[in-house]
Amino acid sequence: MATQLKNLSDFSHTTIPNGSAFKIAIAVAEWNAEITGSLYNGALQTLLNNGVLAENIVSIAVPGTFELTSAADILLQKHKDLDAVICLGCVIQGETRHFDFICDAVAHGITQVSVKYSKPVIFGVLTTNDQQQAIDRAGGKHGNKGDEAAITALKMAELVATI
Ligand SMILES: Nc1c(NC[C@H](O)[C@H](O)[C@H](O)CO)[nH]c(=O)[nH]c1=O
Ligand SMILES: CC(=O)[C@@H](O)COP(=O)(O)O
Repeated sequence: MATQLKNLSDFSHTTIPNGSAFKIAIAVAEWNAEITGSLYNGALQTLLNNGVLAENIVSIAVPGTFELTSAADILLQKHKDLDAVICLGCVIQGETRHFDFICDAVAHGITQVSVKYSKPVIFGVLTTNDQQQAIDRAGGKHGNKGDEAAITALKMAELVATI
């Protein structure tokens, strides 16, 4: 379903797991900081609102979305008790194919890290054609992908804990 047909922050219709037992990391890219800052705030507040303790949230910032893969690997290597890692970034199409390489690299990269550690690594990266599409998905008319990423992390953490 396209984002235009759903609100990224609308999860009232589903059961959101209580996160009081979980330890979750958030890695956020500094590129497009006004956007990624909104994604981070959305993810952080959603985790707190659903029971995750502040002391159980590990946050790190990296220069860009491309570095999110290594951030996730480092976090899971150093913190063996993490239940999930949320990766937040915003990649906006420029004049060249750099956009394609970054988006492909981080999508494949964090997937490989998730499999390597058997831990959920959540793709909270906006990959937009322009700034307005990013604004719309970082607390604008289409909600906040940071909220969506946090809910996904909670659901996956519970899945791993209960299967
Ligand atoms: N253009 C964007 C970038 N570019 C930087 C890369 O992510 C990376 O930091 C650099 O290639 C050095 O390894 N990053 C974003 O997050 N968003 C962009 O729009
Ligand atoms: C996604 C990018 O790296 C991009 O914003 C850089 O812009 P350009 O492709 O015009 O160099």
